[in-house]
Amino acid sequence: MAILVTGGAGYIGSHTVMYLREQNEEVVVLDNLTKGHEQAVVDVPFYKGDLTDGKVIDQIFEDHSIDSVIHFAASSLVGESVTNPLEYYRNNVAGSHALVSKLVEHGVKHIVFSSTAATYGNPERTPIEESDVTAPTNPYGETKLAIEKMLRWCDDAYGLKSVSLRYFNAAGADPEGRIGEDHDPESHLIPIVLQAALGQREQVSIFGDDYDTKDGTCVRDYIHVLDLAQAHYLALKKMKETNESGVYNLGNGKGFTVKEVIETCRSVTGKTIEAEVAPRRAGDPATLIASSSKAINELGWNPVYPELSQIVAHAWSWHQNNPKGYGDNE
Ligand SMILES: NC(=O)c1ccc[n+]([C@@H]2O[C@H](COP(=O)([O-])OP(=O)(O)OC[C@H]3O[C@@H](n4cnc5c(N)ncnc54)[C@H](O)[C@@H]3O)[C@@H](O)[C@H]2O)c1
Ligand SMILES: O=c1ccn([C@@H]2O[C@H](COP(=O)(O)OP(=O)(O)O[C@H]3O[C@H](CO)[C@@H](O)[C@H](O)[C@H]3O)[C@@H](O)[C@H]2O)c(=O)[nH]1
Repeated sequence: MAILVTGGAGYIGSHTVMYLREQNEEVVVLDNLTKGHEQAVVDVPFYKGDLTDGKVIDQIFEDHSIDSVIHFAASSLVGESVTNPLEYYRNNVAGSHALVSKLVEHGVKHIVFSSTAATYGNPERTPIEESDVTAPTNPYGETKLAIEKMLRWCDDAYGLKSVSLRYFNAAGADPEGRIGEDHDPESHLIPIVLQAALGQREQVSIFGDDYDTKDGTCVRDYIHVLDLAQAHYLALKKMKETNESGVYNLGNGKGFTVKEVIETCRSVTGKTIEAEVAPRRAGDPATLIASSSKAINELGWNPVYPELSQIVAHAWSWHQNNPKGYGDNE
């Protein structure tokens, strides 16, 4: 039986596919390549297509015995979602609706869904637990929460079991350097700071230094992309064993300010990195830090690379060796 991975040519998807292959799982990837890279999909059948393309999805089910799905494909940028909410409702909500309709039609019973810390909004307390209030401060988080809720109703109605994994900030790269993060344009903090270290940018803009945090800049919980991959594998396995749906946070439980991240990048790379304070970015909560006790206790999740310096070092190695990302190989 095979796992269908949507968005498997993207950053987190490609690392998860690689991890699943290392566990000897059979995997098939569906990705429309709006953001992903075909070179990131190694050693598995790849279908170029959209979540809404029922014909491609039917073809995948004809060609392979799919019994479960990991659904990464989405638009996922906080700032962009504030300026273009309709695109987020189209691609995330309508796209997931189309996909899940097809999965129900084909009798799939298990799906793991990429949710996000952005479902919480400005949390009432940290570390955040799964039962805490969800009140997104941006359309991106709203669309992810809507999909989580849709999946819960699909469990009741069709017996489609789902696990929503609310990741905090994914970062790092395959320690062996085979794949890494390549977004164009890049908007995530760590790769941007590393591009500055490579001399590809003159400086880093710090989006706001007047938040209620220890140095005024936003606090995030950075989690290694391969530790996320491990969690998907464990979540799927557990769901198949217990036939129960669930929601889990995935983070390291430690928060770093934007300034601390830049400082860590300076120390890992040994480079001078210029930074300048800029206005706040719309939609950003001040602080997001996970409690991942539930994933650790119930899934047996055991992050292998919890240190920020290690996460940055793996990302740095990828960016140094692939300064143009996958563009080097195109
Ligand atoms: N990066 C993070 O820190 C983070 C944190 C929390 C949650 N997430 C979620 O994890 C998932 C993966 O994030 P990522 O950082 O790897 O993003 P990414 O953009 O690198 O990957 C998403 C992939 O999905 C594909 N895609 C998008 N829309 C599609 C569609 N309609 N049909 C087919 N393919 C489509 C893109 O081409 C891309 O390859 C997303 O759902 C995102 O919301 C990411
Ligand atoms: O040039 C930059 C880029 C980012 N930031 C700040 O750095 C922090 C992290 O930003 P970024 O790396 O863009 O991640 P987030 O906006 O926190 O969102 C990521 O993490 C979320 C979970 O917390 C996911 O849901 C999203 O998909 C993913 O993009 C934020 O405070 C940003 O304002 C800057 O100050 N300057």
